[in-house]
Amino acid sequence: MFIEPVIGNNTLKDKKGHIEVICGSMFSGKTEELIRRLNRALIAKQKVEIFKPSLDTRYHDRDVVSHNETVIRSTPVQFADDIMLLAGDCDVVGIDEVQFFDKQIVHVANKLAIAGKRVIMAGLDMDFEGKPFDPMPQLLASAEYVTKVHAICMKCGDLASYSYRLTPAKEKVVLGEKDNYEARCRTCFYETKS
Ligand SMILES: Nc1ncnc2c1ncn2[C@@H]1O[C@H](COP(=O)(O)OP(=O)(O)O)[C@@H](O)[C@H]1O
Ligand SMILES: Cc1cn([C@H]2C[C@H](O)[C@@H](COP(=O)(O)O)O2)c(=O)[nH]c1=O
Ligand SMILES: [Zn+2]
Repeated sequence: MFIEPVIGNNTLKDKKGHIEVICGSMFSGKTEELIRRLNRALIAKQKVEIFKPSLDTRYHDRDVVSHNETVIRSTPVQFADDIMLLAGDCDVVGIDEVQFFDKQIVHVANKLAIAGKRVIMAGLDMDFEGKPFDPMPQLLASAEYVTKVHAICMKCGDLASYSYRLTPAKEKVVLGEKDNYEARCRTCFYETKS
């Protein structure tokens, strides 16, 4: 379990920012964990702004929604730089589906952290081919705190770190959920792939 390094008003006076990244496969609980951390910041009466890429209209065009239907209100934005403009004087910035942002997101996350904000991002570390999902490697390298969460393999019940695409589509970005993807462990992912 991740223990928040900064919570409560005392530490806010310091205005020392940092970056947290929550990564893993689809269905691993990234969004649930993001929502959990953001809700705790809200309970601590911190100012929280939440963003997601506007292309992610899968469950809701505005809110961040987990596969388990936990929900938190967010602002959909097209470009990473939009976050910089909209974050204002908040204490905490939450970003879901961060793998869909342009590479400027790395600069934006760092600038927000340097400005004293706690930046919490959730995203896929690998695509459907098991390749790193840019810009996640760069964000992981910049983060002070990295949490990798795991789903359950739909083939064998082991821990899963891969997102297996069930359709023949070859484009990198194909939105979907259980209709298009299932979580798999390394063995089951490569067994069917080759
Ligand atoms: N194969 C799976 N392994 C684990 N959880 C799953 C799986 N399939 C569906 N779920 C559901 O997905 C929820 C996690 O959803 P979510 O936080 O949206 O994941 P992510 O953002 O990583 O895709 C779990 O609490 C569980 O209810
Ligand atoms: C592996 C992979 C996934 N996607 C899409 C599918 C979903 O819409 C999101 C991931 O959502 P989750 O909250 O992590 O379940 O990404 C994609 O476009 N390309 C891929 O390779
Ligand atoms: Zn497996």
